[in-house]
Amino acid sequence: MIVANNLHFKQGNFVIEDLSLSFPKGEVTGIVGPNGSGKSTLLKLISRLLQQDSGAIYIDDRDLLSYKRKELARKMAMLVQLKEAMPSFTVREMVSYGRTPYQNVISGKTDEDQQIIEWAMKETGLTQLEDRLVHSLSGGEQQRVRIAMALAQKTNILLLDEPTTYLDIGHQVELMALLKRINRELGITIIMVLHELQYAAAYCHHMIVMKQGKAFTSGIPNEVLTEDLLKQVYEIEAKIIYDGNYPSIIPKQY
Ligand SMILES: Nc1ncnc2c1ncn2[C@@H]1O[C@H](COP(=O)(O)OP(=O)(O)OP(=O)(O)O)[C@@H](O)[C@H]1O
Repeated sequence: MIVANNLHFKQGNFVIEDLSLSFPKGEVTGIVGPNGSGKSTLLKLISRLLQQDSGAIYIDDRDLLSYKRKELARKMAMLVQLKEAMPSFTVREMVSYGRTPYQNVISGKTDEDQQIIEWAMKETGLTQLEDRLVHSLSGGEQQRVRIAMALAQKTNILLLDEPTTYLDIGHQVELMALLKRINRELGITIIMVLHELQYAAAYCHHMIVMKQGKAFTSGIPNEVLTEDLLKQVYEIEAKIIYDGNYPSIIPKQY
C-alpha cells in the first residue's frame, strides 16, 4: 500500500541513498534504529513534511507528490513528536480540528462531523474530559487527544513519531494497546517510530531497522530482533529472552 522506491535525500551531512521499502496495508509497522539513523526523516518523507531529492513514494499505487493537500489529509494523519506545549483548546475543540480536511468554509461543521468527533472521543476514552483544556491534561491523556484528532481525520493511514515519549510504563502500555485496537478494529495502517524495541516486537506486525540512513533489515519482529542485530546496529552485547512475543533485553554491561 505504501511503497518507497529508490529514495535519495540529503540534509546537512546526513544522506539517505537509494532506499526502497514497503509498508504492508492494514498492518502495524515499527521503525526502529539508533539516534540519528533517519527514522523521523523517513516518516517525514512518507507524510510529505519533507520531499525526497529523487525517487518516489507511492500510496495506493499513486505518487505521493500528486496528491492535493486536502486529499492527502483525508488519507493519512501524522502525529509528530510531542515537543511543543499543547494549545489552549478544550479536548473537544482540538479533536474537532481533525475534521478540517472535510470542511467547507461556508457550511461549517455538519451533523456527520459532530458524530465523528463524538466517536473519536469515545474510541479514545475522552468523552468525560471533553471540556478540559488540553494543556491541563496529563501526558498520557494529551497523547490520547492527539490520537482522537487523528481518528476524527478519518484516514486509513496513521503515522506516529515516538508516541510513547514522556509517558510512564503504564501509559506506554495503554497507548500501545489503544493503537493495536485501532489497527485491529478499524483496519487502519499504522507506521510508527519507536525507541523501545520490546514494544516494536510485541505490538508490530512488521519491523524496519534503520542504520545510518539505510534500512539495515526488515521483517517479522521476532525474526529481526536478534542478539546479533543488537551488536551490529546498536553496538551492544545483550541477551534477549522472549516471553511469547514480548522480549526482554538484558545488556551484558549490566
Ligand atoms: N534540518 C536538518 N538539517 C541538517 N541535518 C538534519 C536536519 N534534520 C535532521 N538532521 C540530521 O539528520 C540525521 C537523521 O535525523 P532523524 O531525526 O531522522 O534521526 P532519528 O533516527 O529519528 O533520530 P532520533 O532517534 O534521535 O530521534 C541526524 O543526523 C540529524 O542531525
